[in-house]
Amino acid sequence: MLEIKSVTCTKQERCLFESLSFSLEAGQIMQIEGPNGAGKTSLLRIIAGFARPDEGEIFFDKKSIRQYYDEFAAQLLFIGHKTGVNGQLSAYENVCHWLCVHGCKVDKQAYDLLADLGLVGLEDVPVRTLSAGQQRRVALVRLWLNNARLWILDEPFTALDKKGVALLQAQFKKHLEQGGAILLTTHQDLTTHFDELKTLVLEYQF
Ligand SMILES: Nc1ncnc2c1ncn2[C@@H]1O[C@H](COP(=O)(O)OP(=O)(O)OP(=O)(O)O)[C@@H](O)[C@H]1O
Repeated sequence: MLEIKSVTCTKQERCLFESLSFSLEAGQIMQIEGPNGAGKTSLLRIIAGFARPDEGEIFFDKKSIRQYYDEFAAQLLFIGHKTGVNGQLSAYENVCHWLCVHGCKVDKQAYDLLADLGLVGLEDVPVRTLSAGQQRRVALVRLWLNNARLWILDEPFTALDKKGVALLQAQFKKHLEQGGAILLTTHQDLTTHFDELKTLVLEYQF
């Protein structure tokens, strides 16, 4: 599904990674690990097509994402540190917005989804007034709405409690079983939950 070919990235005259190559197939999950500043977010942003590598190229379904970006973007769900949630709007309004973006009908589904994510009673208050973990849960609703094949997630477990982590892991499994792929950064140990977990460790290059 995804192929990273000889990708190099330099920031502030420091080479973060050089000639990096790997691939990810349908049903696979890959965890990118490494110390703060190693370049994990930079790599995810390059793979998502938000930044250009200094060298190398990314392919999705064997097509260069640079040449076929719209096709790639239609199959990509990216959730970064900045989660894309509008804090002024309520959780319900945010979900309605995403449903509209995905061309879905807005009905009771939005409340059901928020209930599934443990946000009962908090649907109609501005998201900025929720706790960090609750805000993260609102952001992650997109994983329940979207049928993009590739999920790129930058530290999706941040601020989640144990129940939230379990909920998210269950959703990951469902996505993988349905032929999706996941690329993520996390400091969470996922080895016991995903038998086929692929890992990539980025070292801090001085
Ligand atoms: N837009 C930018 N301009 C200049 N330098 C940048 C930019 N983005 C990132 N960097 C630098 O690149 C390096 C890697 O940053 P990056 O955010 O990719 O690391 P990370 O591994 O995700 O770190 P963390 O675990 O702290 O999130 C850092 O030293 C950072 O200062």
